[in-house]
This record gives sequence, structure tokens and C-alpha cells, in this order.
Amino acid sequence: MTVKETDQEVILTHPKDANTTVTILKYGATVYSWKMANKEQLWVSTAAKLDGSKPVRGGIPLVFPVFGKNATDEHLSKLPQHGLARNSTWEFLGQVKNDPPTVQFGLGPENANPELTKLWPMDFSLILTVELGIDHLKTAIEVQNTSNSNELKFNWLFHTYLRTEDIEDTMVTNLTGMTAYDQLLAETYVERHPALTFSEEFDRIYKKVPENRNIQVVRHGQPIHTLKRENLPDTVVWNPWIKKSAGMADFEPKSGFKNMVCVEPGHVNDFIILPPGEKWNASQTLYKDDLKFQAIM
Ligand SMILES: O=P(O)(O)OC[C@H]1O[C@H](O)[C@H](O)[C@@H](O)[C@@H]1O
Repeated sequence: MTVKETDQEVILTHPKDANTTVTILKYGATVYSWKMANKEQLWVSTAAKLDGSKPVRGGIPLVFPVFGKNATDEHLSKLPQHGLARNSTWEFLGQVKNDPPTVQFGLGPENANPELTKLWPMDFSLILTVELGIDHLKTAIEVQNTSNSNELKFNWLFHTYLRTEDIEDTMVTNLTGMTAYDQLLAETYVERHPALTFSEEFDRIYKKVPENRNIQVVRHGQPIHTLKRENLPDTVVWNPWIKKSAGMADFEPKSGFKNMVCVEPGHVNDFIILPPGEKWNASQTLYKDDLKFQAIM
């Protein structure tokens, strides 16, 4: 069996390697484990709530329809930080392909968190597709505006927590030359560093990153993760470091910031405005590649 469903989760196993698996919690349709040849690729807090009481701290939480906390939009401003997709239980729609094993999850106003759809009463339909390759994990999203008359205004983001052995000797590359909004300094500038390194809290939105830039997480000269994006122009890079992780009750162990970096492809710099009836698609693929240094143009 390549796909196993329980009450809480769905587990995919690759037919060519029983140690290559992905586990998706129905709550948030959150990928919270991805193993390649038995090696975990994602970071998840040991205090993460997997019981639906709180979004999962780790894995790949889904951010929709708003990134961060909105202050101005009549409806979006009522939603909590990062919206409602990560705090709703999605419907498992089943397996759509055998090899590579591929499954889908759905969310709409009928099954989304009712406390939150009250605050954001929009017509929408989301389909998340998760594909487990022998050497990759692809997550793809389709958003449909199911209203006959109103536009749908939203952000999308895959809040991907990537695992690393030691953040202090980890670099994130191929964002050189991009415009960055530093959320800690509230300043915008052009990123001049040939690679991002980490020695304190880090929280930046890189805007309009061309699709041919494949962001890499590099350790000891070896790329440990490579990220391909479709229709996701912005990328958030985040590490909470010591003080911020100390303040998060569900972030454990407290030294866990050393073993993770969030590289989060999304459309967050502005909103997508989807006309009635229309669909919008995007995806992220995590895979392994050789070191490809895409220097400043
Ligand atoms: O604690 P959460 O709501 O999951 O947010 C975690 C983080 O998400 C993103 O990376 C934002 O850029 C950060 O500012 C935020 O702290």
C-alpha cells in the first residue's frame, strides 16, 4: 500500500523505497514529516500540537488567505496571523496517482474552521496536491473563486521548515540582488550578500524572485535542500533565534532554532485578486541538486 489513511493523517510510502515517506496531518493539511531514505528533511518542534488545538509548529503549514496580520482590509484584518487554512481540518480527497504516489486534500467554507469563516465570509475552494517522488516532494495548490459575483483577494504561502544540522554553518543562496523587506528593521533594501548566513533573528521577505532562481540551503559546501517554485514570486526566510523561540510555547527544544531554517515560497508582497469563477495555481518542489550558484546579475 502506498497510501494509508487514519482518522488524523495520511501517510504515503514510495513504492521503490519503503523508507521514503511523507505524513500529512488532516488538520491544516500540514506535511509534518518527509523522509528520504529514512532521513527526515523537515523540522518539527517536539512540542508541536498535532491534535488540532493550534497550527503545527514545523513541517509545511499552509498560509491562506493572509500572510502575517493584516491591518487594513475589512475582512482579512479580522483573521488571525497567517489566516485560516492552517487551523482548519481539510478533507482527504484520495489518491490521484500511484507512482509517484500523489494525494489531494480539499478545503472550502463548508469544512473550514467555522469561527474563522464567520470573520472572512468568502466563497473559495482549495485543492492541495502532495506528490512524493523518490527524490522530491511537490506540494501544489489550486485556489478557485467559487463566487458568482465577488472577487477573491488572498495571499498564499508554503511555510516550509527545513531541517539543518547547524544553522551557524548553513547558508541560503541565490537570493542575491533581490529586493528584501526586513520585517525586523521595517526597511527595504537590495540584498548584496552573496549568501545569507545566520547569527541572530532573521525575518525577511524577498520580493519578485524570478522563477529560474532555485534557492538552495547549503551546508559545508553541499546543498542540502533545493527549492523550485511555480507562480510564487516572493520568498520569506525566517529563523527565530534564541529570544523569539524562547517566547513560543510550542517551540521545543529551545535550542531547536539551530536545526531549522524556514524558506517560504509565497505570493505575499501583494494580494492575488481572482475574478469570480477563476482558478489560480502554484507549487513548490523540494529536491536535491548540485551546487548552482546564481550570482548577482
Ligand atoms: O508564529 P507563526 O504565526 O507561525 O509565525 C511564524 C513566522 O512566520 C513567518 O516566517 C513570518 O515572517 C514571521 O514574522 C513569523 O514569526
